[in-house]
Amino acid sequence: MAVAENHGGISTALKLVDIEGKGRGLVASQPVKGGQIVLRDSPILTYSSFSLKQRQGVYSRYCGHCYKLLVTGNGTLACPTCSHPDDAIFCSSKCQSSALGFSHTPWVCQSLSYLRNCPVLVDQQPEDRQIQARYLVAAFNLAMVSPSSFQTLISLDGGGPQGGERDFNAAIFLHPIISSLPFPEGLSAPSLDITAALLSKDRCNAFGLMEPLTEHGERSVRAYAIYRNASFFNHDCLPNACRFDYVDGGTEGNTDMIIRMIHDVPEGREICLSYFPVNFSYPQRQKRLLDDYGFSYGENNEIELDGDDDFPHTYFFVRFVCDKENCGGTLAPLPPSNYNNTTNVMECNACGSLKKEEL
Ligand SMILES: C[S@@+](CC[C@H](N)C(=O)[O-])C[C@H]1O[C@@H](n2cnc3c(N)ncnc32)[C@H](O)[C@@H]1O
Repeated sequence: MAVAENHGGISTALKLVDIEGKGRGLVASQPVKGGQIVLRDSPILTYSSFSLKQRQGVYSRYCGHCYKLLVTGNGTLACPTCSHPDDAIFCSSKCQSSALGFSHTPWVCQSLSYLRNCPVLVDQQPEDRQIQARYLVAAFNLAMVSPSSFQTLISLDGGGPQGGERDFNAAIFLHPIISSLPFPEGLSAPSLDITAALLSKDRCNAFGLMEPLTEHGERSVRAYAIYRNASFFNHDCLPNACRFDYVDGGTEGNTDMIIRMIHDVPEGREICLSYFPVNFSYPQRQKRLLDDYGFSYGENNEIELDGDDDFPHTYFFVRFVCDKENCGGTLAPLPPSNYNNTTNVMECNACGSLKKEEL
């Protein structure tokens, strides 16, 4: 089945198929070139990575809607109801009005205030749990403002039983708090199972919208986003595509996920991303894949990695991993001007630097 027909318009270069041992996945429906953009996807849901506890003097530096860096004194606007400095300051009147009608509705505003006044959550729980509560508010708000997008969220893969158990335990804590939010009349509070399932969807499918890389190679997450189509990419430790995002760039669609090919791929080949930076060590990857996504790498994949010094991994590292100090981002060619030509300028998806490659 063509993804473009069934999942709201993505490149015809992709096809959604069932892949043994992996569930659904995306394969190339035609030969694709290194640098080619095979997907541009807008988020169905975004939420801030800030914990709910107000830290003295620490405010979000980002627009509460598009997550762009706020420029001080540049006409920022607040939510008329809560003006909360963590997630209710907007970079423009456009973001303010979009937020008030979608991501920061009066219900979200009220619910976040309620959660902030919930000491068992903000004083006794770690940041991660508070961010999960924030996500659940965003998810239940989605059910109200866009039932079809909420159905999409529910239909995403939630990974294996290992993470599921963790999510269920988190739901046992969060569910009573979430159930006491002021749900509008006629809308019942979610069940414990739905709450746990939503947490699984988040764990397996959320992408971090990243801060620029610091000089020490650190890159923190400023917000999380879940995408309708990008959620279908499976993981490979030697990916053939990678994500680019330009959160602080452009005006329209700055939270869109752009998936670009790292190298040429023939028709029918699965297109995979690495779910974490490609310079993670092999044991680190195995642990993350099992803990967070519920599968072991190698069982269903063509290439098995026995260590970090095997040939395919070394080749990938030399050719496609950014060698700028402390970076370790993935390099992909700039998009070709027409898809018959591959450019030999590689762009790093973490530090943004450009490097000319000998073809
Ligand atoms: C973001 S979803 C990817 C799409 C998913 N396969 C589906 O059916 O919707 C992540 C989940 O896909 C599965 N998955 C991804 N990569 C895999 C791989 N290399 N081997 C086995 N399962 C994989 C795991 O269940 C993982 O939790």
